[in-house]
Amino acid sequence: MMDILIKPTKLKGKLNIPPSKSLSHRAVICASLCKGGESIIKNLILSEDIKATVEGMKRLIDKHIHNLVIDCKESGSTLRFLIPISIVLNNQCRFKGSPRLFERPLDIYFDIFNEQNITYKTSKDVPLYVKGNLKAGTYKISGKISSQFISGLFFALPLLSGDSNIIISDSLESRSYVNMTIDVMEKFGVIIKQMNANEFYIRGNQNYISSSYTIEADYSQASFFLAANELGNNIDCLGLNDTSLQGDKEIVDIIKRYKSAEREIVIDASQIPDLVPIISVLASLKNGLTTKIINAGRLRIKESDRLKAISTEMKKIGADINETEDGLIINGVEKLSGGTKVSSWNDHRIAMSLAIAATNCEKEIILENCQAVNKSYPTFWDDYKYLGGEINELNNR
Ligand SMILES: O=C(O)C1=C[C@@H](OP(=O)(O)O)[C@@H](O)[C@H](O)C1
Ligand SMILES: C=C(OP(=O)(O)O)C(=O)O
Repeated sequence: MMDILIKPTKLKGKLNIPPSKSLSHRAVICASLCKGGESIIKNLILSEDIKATVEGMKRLIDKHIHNLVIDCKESGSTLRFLIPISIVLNNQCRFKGSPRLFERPLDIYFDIFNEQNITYKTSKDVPLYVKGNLKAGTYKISGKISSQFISGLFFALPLLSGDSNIIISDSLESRSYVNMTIDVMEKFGVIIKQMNANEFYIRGNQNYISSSYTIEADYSQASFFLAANELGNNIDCLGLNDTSLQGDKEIVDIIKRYKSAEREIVIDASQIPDLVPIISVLASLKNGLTTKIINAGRLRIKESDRLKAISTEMKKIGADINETEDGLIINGVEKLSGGTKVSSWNDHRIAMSLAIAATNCEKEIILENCQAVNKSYPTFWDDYKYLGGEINELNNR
């Protein structure tokens, strides 16, 4: 575990925004599921999460492995995408990963397993063991816990011989991630048909067809630098696709809203959960403006409880920020004090948000567990230094 001291310096320069983590997971999965032919994926981000998906898919399609164990490390996407695929391809699989990963909900799958007589066990030694056959049919599931369950079923159901329907029983949060799944699958020849806002039709017996796919730049990562610009930094973010399906593209509009907001701004986070930590930093420095972040309950079930993490750490450096049950209320202040130790809570998005906050602190901060960025953006600190950020490494614990 590594701690760093970050001096308050402004960032400036051109930056190639790294490739999208979400699209990287999807392209690796689709390419691995092709029966023949070679796929070429260009611009993959080899972060810890994507390495977990690459390793996991390699093992899943390797017919010589008998006692299949997949290590998902800290990646919710890897676990939730590979569970349904594993029972379709392999009939049984053990999953392991960080303790936090198995605190994050899997109930949607457990309900399906109970209904379909699929065996599953969870224990400390083997966090998850699954055995059985996934059946084609109608799936009624909540869209409020994580869209990753829907994406996971999308990858697996077209491989079954029967047709399936997925009906969202309430509302679908993080919808753009579902749209990204459909889009990448289509590039690999597999069609998910959207019947209406809450219903999807998945024909069985489909084949993934090898393809060439280039991962576009990641709006979730760009959001740190775009918000930084609004706080007096000057970073030229290169490579972003303005017709992207990534929901976090909304950061551009949110920043526009801040430019014209007067007293209060309300941000509904249900479709853009990953933007909340950095929006909190931006909001904290909008003096005289109150930001209410609503519908952000699912932030409590990410790599950390992000509502608690960001409010605790931003308070330490002088922000006026408070948690509600499913959101945050932030009163902008003129300056952040800094001059203290803060923690990433081992969460990449908290670490990167605090790094941007540091550019606006009066005094330096010490960030604990800065290596959390490796989950999605292994070169974050190199890029930060390249842009003029001043960092001293303190220790390796
Ligand atoms: O499918 C994906 O790639 C993701 C979906 C989102 O999760 P939820 O659907 O759980 O909100 C998002 O927060 C996560 O970082 C990546
Ligand atoms: C929540 C995230 O990822 P995952 O759910 O894949 O762990 C994230 O990257 O912010």
